[in-house]
Amino acid sequence: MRAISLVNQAAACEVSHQEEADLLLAMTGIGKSFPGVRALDGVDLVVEPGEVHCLLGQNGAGKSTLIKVLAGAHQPDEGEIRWQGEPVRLSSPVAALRLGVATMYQELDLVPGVSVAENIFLGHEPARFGFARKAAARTATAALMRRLGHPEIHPDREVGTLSAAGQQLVSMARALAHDARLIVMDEPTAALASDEVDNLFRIVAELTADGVAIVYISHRLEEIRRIGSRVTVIKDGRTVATGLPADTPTAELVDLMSGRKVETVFPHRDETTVDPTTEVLRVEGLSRRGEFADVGFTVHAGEIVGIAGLVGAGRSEILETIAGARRPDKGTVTVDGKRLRPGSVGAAVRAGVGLAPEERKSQALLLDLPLAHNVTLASLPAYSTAGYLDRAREHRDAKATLERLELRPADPRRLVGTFSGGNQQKAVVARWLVHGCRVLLLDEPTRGVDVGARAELYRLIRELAASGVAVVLVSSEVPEVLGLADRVLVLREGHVVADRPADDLTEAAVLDCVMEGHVMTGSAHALDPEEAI
Ligand SMILES: Nc1ncnc2c1ncn2[C@@H]1O[C@H](COP(=O)(O)OP(=O)(O)OP(=O)(O)O)[C@@H](O)[C@H]1O
Repeated sequence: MRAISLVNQAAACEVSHQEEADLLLAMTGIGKSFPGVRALDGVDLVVEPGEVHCLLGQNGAGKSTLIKVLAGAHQPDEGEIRWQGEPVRLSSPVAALRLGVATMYQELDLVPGVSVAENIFLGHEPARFGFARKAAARTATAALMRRLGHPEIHPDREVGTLSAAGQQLVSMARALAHDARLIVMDEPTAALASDEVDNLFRIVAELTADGVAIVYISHRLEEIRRIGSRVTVIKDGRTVATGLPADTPTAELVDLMSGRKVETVFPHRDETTVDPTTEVLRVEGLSRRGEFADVGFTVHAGEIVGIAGLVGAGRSEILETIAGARRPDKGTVTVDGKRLRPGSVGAAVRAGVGLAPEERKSQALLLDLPLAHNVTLASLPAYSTAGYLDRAREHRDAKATLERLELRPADPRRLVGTFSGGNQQKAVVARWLVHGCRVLLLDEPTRGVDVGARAELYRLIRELAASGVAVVLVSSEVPEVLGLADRVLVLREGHVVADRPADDLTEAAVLDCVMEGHVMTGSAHALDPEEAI
């Protein structure tokens, strides 16, 4: 393994010709600008065969832009790319794929409306694999799905009907079908349940054993520790450290990414913030056929209730029903003693219910509008006097919250669609932090958010609760639920199978309960806050 080199970009690139030939990929001094933004400002990345090379960086650091250059989707303004020692130009995604670089994007780039097999072989010549006909592509697809541990995914199935995990497998099958030597994975586990993550990591281990290299982007450090070989840290479009071991302490990584220290990840749970005499939200007997049944719980002022469970267990559907976006078959939602009209978003909003949804692009953000409008969208009446919007105040309030969340650049006039994925997520959450809700429903609020900003987001959520708001948090990350919530509900196949104080649960107990329905408690959850990001 190459010696660790920190910061010294020039030195990092001084590799001898022999070493260069051993490398799979060497990107040197890559620069890329968009109107008004220098997204990459001299990035270096060196990848060896058979390694899992992790890319770390704050939201907006340039990771996605870099991999789009590598995937042939963006042309760099400057810099050099060498593949097995030879200079190459990745002029298009097809050119990159032909060379052996396959990319699995955050927002998967499959073609909806066509079959799994067509997506895998679309636009590429099946004859390359010795198959001339569709039937052969189907047979090859079935074999790939068996190799990926999912023989039930039929080659003829319309790709849009698959779950996020299923679509990701198709994307992976496409990489394998083209004999990729390097597979780029951009936050591949963001939409996966824990058993699906295990399957992904099994496949990664098999691929790397065959000499395939993986460039892996994730904000979940525990994953990087589990499968990573080396780490490159990018900050403001530059490589600040490369060749770090995957077990580099969290504090050191956060320091490199953000230039500041993060002492504790989760704010201390101060029990005095929960007011047991003030019940804000009461959910009783809430049911929707095929989604969830007889769900009941209460949330007091100042309390954070976490909901854990597998993807598909009905968590998001429950939040949407509380927010009036879905009509329950049975059951009631009561806020501050007033029963809400079922299936009415207006009634829920008037009662002070805010929902920060999971799907930021389709459900939450207006991508063609400026950031400030998106952030203050739910609070427009508060910024209007006699029909006029007080833009100065709107900008000021939006900017203050965005700066706390380290949303970059914190320019309220920029269109939301031009921000990085993690920064868009922060904008969704910022909207509800600015709004001033009575009940805040957060669905996967930290998906794609970088480690440093997560700690700040947790503090903001805790502060909000301390001001008397009732918070419900849905998260696939059990450490997050245990670290932030006061009480935890575990949902399994649409039923609440446990409702316990977070301090009584361990991560293993929650996972066991999620998978098997067994309720186990532990004396105190023995989470190492260092690892629990
Ligand atoms: N098409 C575009 N037009 C304008 N600006 C862009 C475009 N794509 C990216 N940017 C900007 O380039 C910078 C780098 O963004 P990028 O998406 O590469 O960040 P990232 O490190 O992948 O972040 P995240 O962790 O949030 O996914 C950001 O400031 C972003 O707003």
